[in-house]
Amino acid sequence: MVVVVSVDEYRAEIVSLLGTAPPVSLPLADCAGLVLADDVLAGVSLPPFDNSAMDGYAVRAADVAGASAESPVELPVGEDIPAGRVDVPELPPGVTHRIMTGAPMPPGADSVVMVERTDGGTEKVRINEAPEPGAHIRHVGEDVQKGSVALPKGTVLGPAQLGLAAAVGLDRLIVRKPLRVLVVSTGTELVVPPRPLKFGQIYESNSITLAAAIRALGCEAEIAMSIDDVGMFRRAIEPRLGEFDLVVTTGGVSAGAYEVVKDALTGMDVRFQKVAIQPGGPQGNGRWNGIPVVTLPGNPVSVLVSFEVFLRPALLTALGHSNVDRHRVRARLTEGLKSPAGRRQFRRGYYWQREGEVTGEVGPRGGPGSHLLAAFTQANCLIVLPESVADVPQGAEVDVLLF
Ligand SMILES: Nc1nc2c(c(=O)[nH]1)N[C@H]1C(S)=C(S)[C@@H](COP(=O)(O)OP(=O)(O)OC[C@H]3O[C@@H](n4cnc5c(N)ncnc54)[C@H](O)[C@@H]3O)O[C@H]1N2
Ligand code: MOO
Repeated sequence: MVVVVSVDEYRAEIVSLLGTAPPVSLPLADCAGLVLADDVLAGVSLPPFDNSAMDGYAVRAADVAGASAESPVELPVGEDIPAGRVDVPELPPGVTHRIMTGAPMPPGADSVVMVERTDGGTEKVRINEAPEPGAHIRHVGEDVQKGSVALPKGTVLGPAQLGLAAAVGLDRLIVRKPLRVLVVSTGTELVVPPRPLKFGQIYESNSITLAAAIRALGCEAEIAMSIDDVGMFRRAIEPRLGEFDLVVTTGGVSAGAYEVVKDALTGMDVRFQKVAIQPGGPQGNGRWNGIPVVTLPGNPVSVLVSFEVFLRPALLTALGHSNVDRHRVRARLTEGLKSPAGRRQFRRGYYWQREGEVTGEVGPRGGPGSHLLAAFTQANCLIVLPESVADVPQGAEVDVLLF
């Protein structure tokens, strides 16, 4: 008798199979989307020195205390301090230095007057406004203190985080290593575009789908193909196993006479089982010569749903993410749906929220068939119909996983 494993149990199995990737040092440019495996300590303060927030004039506020448009105060301009000047001269009393945004404040100065509040003079300058003491100064360490944790371990590296790493002086980061994944499409009927199709053949699409989904998480994906021949499948993949952290196959796992993946891997450390999910029921996973392997069913929508439900959370966990789930919301069904009792059905849907309403609405895109790839392209979510229901009426509230 075939044992049917629940969606949650099977997901936990795949998460545990992939484990956690080891730490690796990568150049900043290769870290986008990855997760810090260690705290990042600031090697410098930010700002590293007191500097001007405006183009203008560095002054002692007391020297221009009475300045106004009606009675400007005139001061001699001592020095010019552009950004990047490293030998910053002191500001004597009764003098101003012209200063640019980002330039170091001269010792003695306590405020900056914007150039717009002056006549812009270069020898002497007329100042039309009395600055608040401290005006337009950005203070050392205001943003980050030298030696403090600028980015904690577990941070997901987006544009702001990568920018901060560079700003505190780093060119590399210790991140969870992106997995190298081999995607293997199996099927004698498959033809790679744009070669012409004969009757009975179809264009291969699963590898494109999976490689895109895997790369979008920050992992590396390579593609291989095999016809439904056990010997050829083994010869194509086995010698390359050492190059990868994970092999994902599609097709050849159900109940037919030519199930290449099942036939090639049965007897190894790989288990084939039925999961209480629709689509994506026939699944397998384990290790092939020690390398984790996940075998997905061949139907294109089964591939995408299996990726969403099992592989995506497992890959994100391996990469060190703590938030591995899609955002889940409640929505009212715009039409009734049927679902196989005892299995969790994931239907492709389109979710939207009317202005001012708390609960959104969701309508299916396409039927339950796992070959309906075009309908998937119109979806922005998966509708989750639990194992306990067979009929969900129009207007019922359901869980929706937003892409
Ligand atoms: N007697 C039974 N038959 C089937 C069962 C079952 O339980 N008993 N399960 C069905 C379900 S559910 C699924 S899902 C499929 C899974 O079958 P396989 O994993 O063996 O996949 P294939 O038969 O190789 O392919 C299924 C389908 O997908 C097309 N395909 C495969 N690979 C690709 C690709 N790379 N690009 C595009 N399309 C692909 C293939 O041509 C088939 O049409 O089994 C059911 N049958
Ligand atoms: O599970 Mo199959 O994936 O329903 O089409």
